Amino acid sequence: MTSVISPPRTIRIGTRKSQLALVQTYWVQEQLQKNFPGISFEVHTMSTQGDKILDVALAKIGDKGLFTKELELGMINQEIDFAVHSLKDLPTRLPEGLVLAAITERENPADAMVVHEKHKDKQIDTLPEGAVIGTSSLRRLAQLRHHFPHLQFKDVRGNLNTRMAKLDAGEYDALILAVAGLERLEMGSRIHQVLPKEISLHAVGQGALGIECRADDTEVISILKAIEHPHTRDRCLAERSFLRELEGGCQVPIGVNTELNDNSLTLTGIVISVDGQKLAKDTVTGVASSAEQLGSYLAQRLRQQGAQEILDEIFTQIQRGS
Ligand SMILES: NCc1[nH]cc(CCC(=O)O)c1CC(=O)O
Repeated sequence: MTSVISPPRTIRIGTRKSQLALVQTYWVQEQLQKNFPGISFEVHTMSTQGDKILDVALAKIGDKGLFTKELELGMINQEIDFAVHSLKDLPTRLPEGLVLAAITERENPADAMVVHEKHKDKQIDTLPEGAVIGTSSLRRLAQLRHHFPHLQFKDVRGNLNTRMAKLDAGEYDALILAVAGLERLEMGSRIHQVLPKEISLHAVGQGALGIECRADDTEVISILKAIEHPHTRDRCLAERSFLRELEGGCQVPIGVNTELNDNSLTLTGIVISVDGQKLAKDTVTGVASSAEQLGSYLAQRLRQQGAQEILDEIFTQIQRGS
């Protein structure tokens, strides 16, 4: 009797080299290894454009796949089998031949304020006039300017340790960062205030991981489904559909919030001008099974409230390099 046993497959995981990307990828590897002890999962690191260009404000270079393109080429060229991304860095339209196979359980998606020691008795609404807030996100900048026009804003780049060092050296009075990134890098103790959704709506997909693979790799797709978190997926699909419909990337002032109770999904979205003066904001509710329709419906409603004009103005400003 002959038995045909196919050799155990080695699955290659692609990731950026940043500390956060590695922590996230090793977590995915560990979860998969627990579920599939017979398969070996190997981590392959790659540097992306976003890791190389460190001295230009993100808003000016745009973000269309800045952190994902090299990994996507790696999948198309069969060098890696899937890639782990911070979902918020993954464009809403994927290249031909690739799919978003799974979305993992989300950390707290909110933004957080980290402060210089001298402000340890302050909150965002009690910081003194002219306090310098570090952020490289137009979304955070615009929403904070709207609520706190007396604060100043300054771009900040570099990895989390670099940013914290600049804050502690007094270059900034406070930084606004994702709760999720701080928690994952074990800097949660530095979170001074979690910003409520009334002040800052978070980025689409913030706090969740998105796993992308080749559309025709049914084996990898079914393996990845084991670590999908359906509750997070429903919320994030609504958020991504909202953003896709507005044709915005991560670096446009678009924020969201989602709540999912039983089968009822509530999605709030904002489109806001960079000066914080003009905004369109609304909330819609529907069934979770129609998450994507809900997202595009909210986008249409915001368009009726002037969202497109706000976005067009921003694209012109960015192109002019102002
Ligand atoms: N754009 C950078 C980025 N991509 C993912 C995270 C944090 C983790 C997450 O939001 O999932 C961050 C840093 C930040 O926004 O503070």
